[in-house]
Amino acid sequence: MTVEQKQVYDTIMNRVDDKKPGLFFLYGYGGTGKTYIWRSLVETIRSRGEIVIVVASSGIAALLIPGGRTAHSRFNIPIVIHESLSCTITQDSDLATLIARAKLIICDEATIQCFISTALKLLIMHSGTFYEPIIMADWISPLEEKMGTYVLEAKVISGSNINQKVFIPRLSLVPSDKKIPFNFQRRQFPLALSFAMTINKS
Ligand SMILES: Nc1ncnc2c1ncn2[C@@H]1O[C@H](COP(=O)(O)OP(=O)(O)OP(=O)(O)O)[C@@H](O)[C@H]1O
Repeated sequence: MTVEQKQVYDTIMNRVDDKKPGLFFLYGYGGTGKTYIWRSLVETIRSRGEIVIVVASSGIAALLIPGGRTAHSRFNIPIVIHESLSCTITQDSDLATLIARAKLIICDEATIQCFISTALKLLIMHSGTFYEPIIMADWISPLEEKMGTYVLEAKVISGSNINQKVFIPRLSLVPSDKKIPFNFQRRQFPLALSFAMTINKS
């Protein structure tokens, strides 16, 4: 490993060994060895007989790490996105147990959807039992600033308002999904998930 890779590896492994919660974002140019770090972490932790969950936002990216799955498949993330979106993981299911026992969750090539779905939903659903580190690699998101309970602080990353800070409050929203036979209201952030992909290969 390079000095930089070793530093990342040690930081994450120390957190795993200390049994403390943690959320790490790793980003870098294509081909700089991010997946190499994931593979090393996976080998180390699995060689101890412990659980690492590896997901990626696409099937191709998931194939690059042993045992990798798409985030949608692993965490039952619905394909059709609507306001009342939630992963269908019940608290006493095998999947919930697997997640709670995992020492580490790696999300490679993570998009904003991967971040929101994997980190927030799981942390909310399993708060109290789910304390192990989650890694998000190659995070692509306009939410670069702070995430509060009632307001998000974000920075615009493209267009005419680039670099401007914005505050997004929680609003009362009524789901428009026609499959729901009644109307109800939820206070939530008025955000739509979006996708972007950049390819920067040497
Ligand atoms: N420390 C290292 N020693 C030897 N080979 C390495 C090392 N780090 C990375 N590599 C090799 O460099 C190549 C690119 O690394 P890797 O796929 O991990 O990059 P990446 O940052 O994940 O790329 P991408 O952003 O495209 O997913 C791979 O063939 C990998 O095996």
